[in-house]
Amino acid sequence: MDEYELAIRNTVEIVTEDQLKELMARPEKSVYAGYEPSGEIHLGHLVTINKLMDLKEAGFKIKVLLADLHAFLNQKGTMEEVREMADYNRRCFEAVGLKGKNVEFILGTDVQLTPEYELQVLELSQQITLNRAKRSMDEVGRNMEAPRVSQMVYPIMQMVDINTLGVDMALGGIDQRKIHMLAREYLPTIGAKAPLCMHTPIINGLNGKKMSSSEGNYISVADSEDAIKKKMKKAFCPPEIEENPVLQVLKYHVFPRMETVTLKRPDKFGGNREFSSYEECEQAYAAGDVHPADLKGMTTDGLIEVLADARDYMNQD
Ligand SMILES: Nc1ncnc2c1ncn2[C@@H]1O[C@H](COP(=O)(O)OP(=O)(O)OP(=O)(O)O)[C@@H](O)[C@H]1O
Ligand SMILES: N[C@@H](Cc1ccc(O)cc1)C(=O)O
Repeated sequence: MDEYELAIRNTVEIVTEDQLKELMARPEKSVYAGYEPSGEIHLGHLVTINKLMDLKEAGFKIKVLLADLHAFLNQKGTMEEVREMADYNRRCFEAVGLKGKNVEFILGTDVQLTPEYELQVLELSQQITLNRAKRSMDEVGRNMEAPRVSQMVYPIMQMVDINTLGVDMALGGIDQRKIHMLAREYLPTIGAKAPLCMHTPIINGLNGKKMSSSEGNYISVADSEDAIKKKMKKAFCPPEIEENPVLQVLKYHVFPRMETVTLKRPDKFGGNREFSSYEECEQAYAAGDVHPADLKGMTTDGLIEVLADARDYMNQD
C-alpha cells in the first residue's frame, strides 16, 4: 500500500482529495484530532486514533488536543474532573501506540486562554449566525434540547484551535463535519488558512446504536480479555452487512493491524478458513458461508490480540 492509499483507507470523506494529494507531496505536513476527555477510550474513538497512526506512518506530524475546556463547555463534567480525565486519556492513546517522535499532546486550557485566542473567537462569533453554530453542534452537543451559550462558543473555539495549532488538516469522525465546514468557510475571513478535513466513519456499539461512553455499549481499549469476550458474546450481529457492529470491529480494528485472520471451526462445519482481507471475509459472510457465531468468535480472538499491548500498558503500575 502506498502512502496515499494508507492515508485514505477507511475514511468516508476528504475535503478535498486534490488538496490532500498536494499536501502529501510536501516534506512537512501536520494533522490534528481533538477529544473531549472521557471516562474510557473506546473502539469508536480508536477509529480516529488508528487513522492518526496511519497518517503518522504516511509522514504527518500528529497533534492530539485533549479538549478539557470543550468537555466542560459541553456539560461533560467540572473543570477538575475533565482535567483528570485528560491525563488518563493521554495514557490510553499512548497505550494503543500513538506516541513517539512525531506525536504531540496538547491540553486545551494550555493554549485556549490567551488574549489572541480570545480575540479570534470574538471576531468569528461576530460573523457566524446562531443558527449555523447551533446546527454544527447537532451531533456533537449534549442535551441540545436546551443548548447553553457555551455550546455555541464550542464550535467557534474548535475553529480557532485549528488556527492556533497551525495544522494543515483536521481529522474527526463524520459527526465533526459541520464544524469543519464552518472552519473552511470562516477561518480565511480572519486571515487564517482553510484547513483540509478528513472524516472517518462512526461505528456502532454492541447494541447497534452509535458507540458512546454514555450508552454503555462500548468496548474500551483497557478492557480485560474476559470483558471483551462477554461483551462480544452479547453483541448484535444481524445477517446484514450494513451497520453490523461485529463486522465494523473486524474492518476498522482487526484487519488494519493483522495480515490474516483465521476462522476456527470444526471440520463438520466447514473447517478452518484463513482470510487475508476484510472484503474477502465480508463476501463470505454475505453469502452465508460464515455463521454469525463463528464471525463473532473470530472477531473476538482478533480484537483480544490487537489490544494486547494496550491492556498490558494500562495495567502497569
Ligand atoms: N462511535 C464512534 N465511532 C467513530 N468515531 C467516534 C465515535 N465516537 C466518537 N468518535 C470520534 O472520536 C472523536 C472524539 O470524540 P469525543 O471524544 O467527543 O467522543 P464522544 O462523541 O463524546 O464520545 P463519548 O460520548 O463516547 O465520549 C471525534 O472525532 C468523534 O467523531
Ligand atoms: N468536537 C470534538 C472534540 C474537539 C474539541 C476541540 C477541537 O479543536 C477538536 C475536537 C468532539 O465531538 O468530541
